[in-house]
Order: sequence, then structure tokens, then C-alpha cells
Amino acid sequence: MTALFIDGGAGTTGLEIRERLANRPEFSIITLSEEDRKDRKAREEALNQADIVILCLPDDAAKEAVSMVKNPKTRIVDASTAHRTAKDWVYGLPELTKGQKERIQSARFVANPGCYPSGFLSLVRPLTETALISDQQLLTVHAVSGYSGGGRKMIEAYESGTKPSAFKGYGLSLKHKHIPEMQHHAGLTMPPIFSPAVSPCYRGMLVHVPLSAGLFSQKVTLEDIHHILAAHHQDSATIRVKPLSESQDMTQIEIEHCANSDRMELFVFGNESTGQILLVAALDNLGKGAAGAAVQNINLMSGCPETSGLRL
Ligand SMILES: NC(=O)C1=CN([C@@H]2O[C@H](COP(=O)(O)OP(=O)(O)OC[C@H]3O[C@@H](n4cnc5c(N)ncnc54)[C@H](OP(=O)(O)O)[C@@H]3O)[C@@H](O)[C@H]2O)C=CC1
Ligand SMILES: CC(=O)N[C@@H](CCC(=O)OP(=O)(O)O)C(=O)O
Repeated sequence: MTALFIDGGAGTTGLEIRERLANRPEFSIITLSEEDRKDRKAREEALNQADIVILCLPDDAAKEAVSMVKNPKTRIVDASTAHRTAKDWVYGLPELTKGQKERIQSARFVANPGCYPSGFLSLVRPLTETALISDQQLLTVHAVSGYSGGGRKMIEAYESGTKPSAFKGYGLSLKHKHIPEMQHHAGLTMPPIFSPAVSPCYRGMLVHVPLSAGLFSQKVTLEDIHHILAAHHQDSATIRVKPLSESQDMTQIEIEHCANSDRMELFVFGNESTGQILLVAALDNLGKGAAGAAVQNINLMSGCPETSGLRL
């Protein structure tokens, strides 16, 4: 049996992970009482007892937790932003590239991907990897998240009525914390322009990457792009590239398209006459964007079937 400890287990992501691990006889979960959950000594003990620790903490607390792990056998999945471009950490997106799943299986330190980068990289990495998009290109990404993406504080703000519960854009200084991991794992020389927004619904996410024909290194059709995405993700347990015929019949897509699931759906939209393309990823910020991805990684690290406990 694999012993797990979720540090920050009472928070939004921690609770979602716990739900997905309920009724899993392969795992025992070390749980701290309400008084002890922020107690350094109690946490230190739990961090060093567990086979796998899952950090669902703010970045600084996650870094501190890593420094508290002294047991060389303890493996870590960090859900925070702290280690996503760090040397010695494996990026926990099994679908990133060939061999990534195997790297996660044997890793000691796994950085769970950010919610927005999970969508962006699933769309873009297949295109940069095949050099259809040069690493020199400046890409743009627009996205919208459910408000649970902001954790307990944002949930309380939306639900207490102290903030207007309207759709709003943010990240206006173009320094969002997810930009470095998008750039790094897409292999781009320039950071993408990222404009996120938050919507007054609890969970769900859309990530849009608009592209123009001139941005590609060769002439491409929508079929070509679809083919590359479909080939890249053909063995994925959680990512589905939707058929072009389906995208062509759609006139709209809702933020809640994949809400309450751990899957991600990718769409290729476009207007062939103008050479304009719109790639869209639909996911749940708390599913494939956080807790679903963490459980997928824990399954891989502990030798369980990759999708056990996931909602697909
Ligand atoms: N929500 C989402 O969609 C996603 C979140 N993440 C990441 O997951 C991590 C957790 O986020 P989320 O669950 O949303 O945040 P929450 O604020 O909902 O939860 C964080 C939890 O950590 C606890 N905590 C804070 N500091 C400490 C500490 N020093 N020791 C022990 N516990 C502590 C908090 O307790 P208290 O509330 O009492 O302060 C809370 O229970 C963050 O790094 C976030 O960026 C990643 C992907 C998506
Ligand atoms: C709506 C909202 O505020 N979303 C958060 C991102 C979610 C998150 O916590 O990001 P990590 O995956 O990096 O931990 C934000 O933009 O900061």
C-alpha cells in the first residue's frame, strides 16, 4: 500500500484530490487534525512518513515543505507554481511529449502543471515539436477560468457578494505566473502574450490560441493541424482531439464544456478563406487543470492504472 500525505489537504485542490482517492485500497492517506494541519512539527512528521506527498499549498509554503522533506524515499507531487520550470523536477503533463509519462513514473519530484498551461501546451507543443511553428514565434493565448481557480479566497469573495460576480480580465501587466512554464515547455524563445479572465461560474476553463496562416513555417490546412494534434495525443488517457467535422458544426463553446471531468477536449476551428485558425482547449481548472492531473500523476508514480479514480 502506498502512503500519501496531502499537505494543504483542507484547501480547494487538496479536497478534490482526496475525493478522487476515496475508496482506493492501493493508498492509505495520512491525515492531520484541524489543529495540526498548519503545525510545522506535525507536517514535518507526515511529510517524512509518506511514500508520496502532494503539496496543495501556496508557492512559498510549497518550497518550505520541500525543504522539510529529509526522507530520501519520499516522492513529491507539487500542485503549486514553485517548481514547474525547475531543474530536477519532472513536468507532470504526461501528454507533453514522447517519454514524459515514463519520466513521471520514475520521478522523485513531479511538478503538477498549471491549469492554463495544461491547455496551452496540449495545443501548442505538438506544433512547436514538429517545427510547424518556429520557436521564434510570438504566440497569443486568451483564457477563462471558473473562480475556484483562485482558491479559497477567491471562492469566498465570489460567494460572499463582496466582489461583483462579473466576468473580468486580469493579468494585465502580462506577467502572469504561468507564462514562464508556457514558454519553457513549448520551447519558445519569447514569452507568449497571455490574457486570462475569470468567470462567475465555479469551475471550468477554456484556453484559446489564435493563429494565422503566416505564422506557420509552411502552408498548412486545418486538416494538417488537426492531424498533428490527433497524432500527438492518440495514446492519451485524458486528452481527446475532437473531429474536425464536429468543430465545423459548432458556433459556440461554454466554459463548462468539460466541467466536473478530468478530461480535456481539443478543438481546431478556422476560416480557410482568411487563413485564420483558432485552437481551443476545454478542461476543468480543478480536474485536468489540478486535482485530476495530480491523481493521474500519483497513479503513474505508484504503478496503478493511469485513469483510476478519474472522472472521464
Ligand atoms: N484552484 C485551482 O484551480 C488550482 C490550484 N493550483 C495550485 O494548488 C495550490 C493550492 O491551491 P488551492 O487549493 O486553490 O488554494 P486554497 O487556498 O484553496 O488551499 C490552500 C490550502 O493550503 C493551506 N495552507 C496555506 N499555508 C499553509 C502552510 N504554511 N501550512 C499548511 N497549510 C497551509 C490553506 O489553509 P488556510 O486556508 O487555512 O490558509 C489551504 O487549506 C496552489 O499552489 C495553487 O496555485 C493549481 C492548479 C489549479
Ligand atoms: C482564476 C485564477 O485566479 N486562477 C489562478 C490560476 C490557478 C492556479 O492556482 O494556478 P496554479 O496552477 O499555478 O497553481 C491565477 O490566475 O492565478
